[in-house]
Amino acid sequence: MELTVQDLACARGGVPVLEGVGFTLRGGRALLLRGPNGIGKTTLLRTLAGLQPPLAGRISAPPETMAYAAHADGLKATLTVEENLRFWARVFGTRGIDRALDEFALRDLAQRQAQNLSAGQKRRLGLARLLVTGRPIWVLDEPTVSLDTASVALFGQAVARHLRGGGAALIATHIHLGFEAEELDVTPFKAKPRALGHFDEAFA
Ligand SMILES: Nc1ncnc2c1ncn2[C@@H]1O[C@H](COP(=O)(O)OP(=O)(O)OP(=O)(O)O)[C@@H](O)[C@H]1O
Repeated sequence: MELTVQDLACARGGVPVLEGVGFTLRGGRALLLRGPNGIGKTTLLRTLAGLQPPLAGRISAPPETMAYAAHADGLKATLTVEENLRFWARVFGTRGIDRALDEFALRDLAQRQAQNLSAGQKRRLGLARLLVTGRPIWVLDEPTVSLDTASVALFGQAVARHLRGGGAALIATHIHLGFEAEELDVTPFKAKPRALGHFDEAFA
């Protein structure tokens, strides 16, 4: 398993935000995306996950190899925690939700409807979904939002286990997650402003 990104350019709302992005992510490794608010980390992750087309460049791994977790948890509000996980297991064609329940401390909440979870519990359930996807590359956008210190630690341990199993993780985050990871600051890849349109000498 390897994700190689070459000379990638991506846009948001039709405006180029990043260009010339390149990196390699191998199985067993994590790469943390860094950079200031608005630089384009979400846009890059969305592009890699196949939610929007790149403007240019090459992504070696198809979206089907990636499990994407964004700011929205995508929970089914009226299904219980257990039903949500079983639903996703069916969607991704995998079996078993025990690891997901255990690794994200969701056993005691298994019969509670998602709509009745706290913000941090909802986030834990959204992240637990990663385990039932069975996909090797986790693409995560600010995964620790709403998580308390203990839950951040649970999440860090889940990622570390995923890496030890040969998986990979690409994570946009501003915090330290407690496992060894490389970092990529995307600031140098900020797209240059487009040249102004043809200068009309009539206004000179
Ligand atoms: N729907 C949209 N239409 C137009 N521009 C957008 C849209 N969504 C985001 N943008 C802009 O695209 C740029 C990149 O946004 P993006 O969300 O990728 O940044 P980010 O690095 O993830 O930021 P943050 O750290 O705040 O999450 C920003 O300037 C943002 O204002």
